[in-house]
Amino acid sequence: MRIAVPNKGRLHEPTIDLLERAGLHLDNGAERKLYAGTVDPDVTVLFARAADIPEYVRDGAAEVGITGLDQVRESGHRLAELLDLEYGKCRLVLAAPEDGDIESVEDVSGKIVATEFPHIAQSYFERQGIDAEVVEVTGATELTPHVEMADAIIDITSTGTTLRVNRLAVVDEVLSSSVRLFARPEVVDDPKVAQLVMALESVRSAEDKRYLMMNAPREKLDEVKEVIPGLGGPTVMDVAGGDTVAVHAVVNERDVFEVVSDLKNVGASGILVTEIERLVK
Ligand SMILES: Nc1ncnc2c1ncn2[C@@H]1O[C@H](COP(=O)(O)OP(=O)(O)OP(=O)(O)O)[C@@H](O)[C@H]1O
Ligand SMILES: O=P(O)(O)OC[C@H]1O[C@H](OP(=O)(O)OP(=O)(O)O)[C@H](O)[C@@H]1O
Ligand SMILES: [Mg+2]
Repeated sequence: MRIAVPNKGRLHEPTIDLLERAGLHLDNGAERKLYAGTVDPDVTVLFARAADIPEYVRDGAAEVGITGLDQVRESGHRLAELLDLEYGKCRLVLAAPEDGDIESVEDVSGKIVATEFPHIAQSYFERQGIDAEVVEVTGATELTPHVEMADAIIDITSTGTTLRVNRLAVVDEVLSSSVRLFARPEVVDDPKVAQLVMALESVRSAEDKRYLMMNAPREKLDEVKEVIPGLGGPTVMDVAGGDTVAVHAVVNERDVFEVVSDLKNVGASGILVTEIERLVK
């Protein structure tokens, strides 16, 4: 199985990091090269531009790909979405000069809109019944309304800084995007693909969980169990030759702050909180 992943840009590192945490260690790290082997002899990683990844998958150069939903939509290819990996979160928006006369999508009729996403833009205007002229650019889209190349743009925003700096205001949201794992429809039932989905999912599932370990007096066990809002009951182990038990549990990271002091109050001691690398449900 070949996995196409971004070779540079803001999605490169988090994607490599995710594969590593899933246990698919790349050989020779992830230097700028075309492909890398992994600990699994049947899994190879291909490096490609984020925008080209849907094409690689459609053409069969890779079975699965990891890139932004915006790129998959722009490609127009019908690919199966397997997982929302929830990073690279951004919005594709219609934006226009703050002090101009474009305040709604209707105001764009008869106007020029510059974008790196011409297909998404075309179908957005068709859906809205708006007759706008879409002009494709390959970067610095935010500049175009200020040099009379365009009246408005459709571009990516996340913090909003770039729009603000260029005195542009959001008129409408076109697409909400994040990084997805997707595949050619023919390979979705492949066992290797299922193995990858499970591995990536297990990393995501573990991220907001923590593993708690503690000792507790045996007679306090019921109170300890009540305090732990675990995923199922905690694991309880005898500590040799005493009235103490060891208790292990998985809890939501958001609950740790409160749970630890509650545990202490009901008599637990030696409480350890650790991160979990992967959690297979
Ligand atoms: N500001 C942002 N916040 C969050 N995600 C973003 C942001 N900008 C882009 N992305 C996501 O990352 C993807 C790749 O963008 P990036 O800027 O890394 O590459 P690029 O500019 O297309 O790369 P290249 O340099 O190869 O042209 C986008 O398609 C989008 O899904
Ligand atoms: O809302 P913001 O947080 O300001 O992010 C939006 C900017 O991020 C992306 O550019 P990027 O930084 O990837 O630079 P690039 O043009 O080199 O791709 C995108 O093209 C916007 O310009
Ligand atoms: Mg970019």
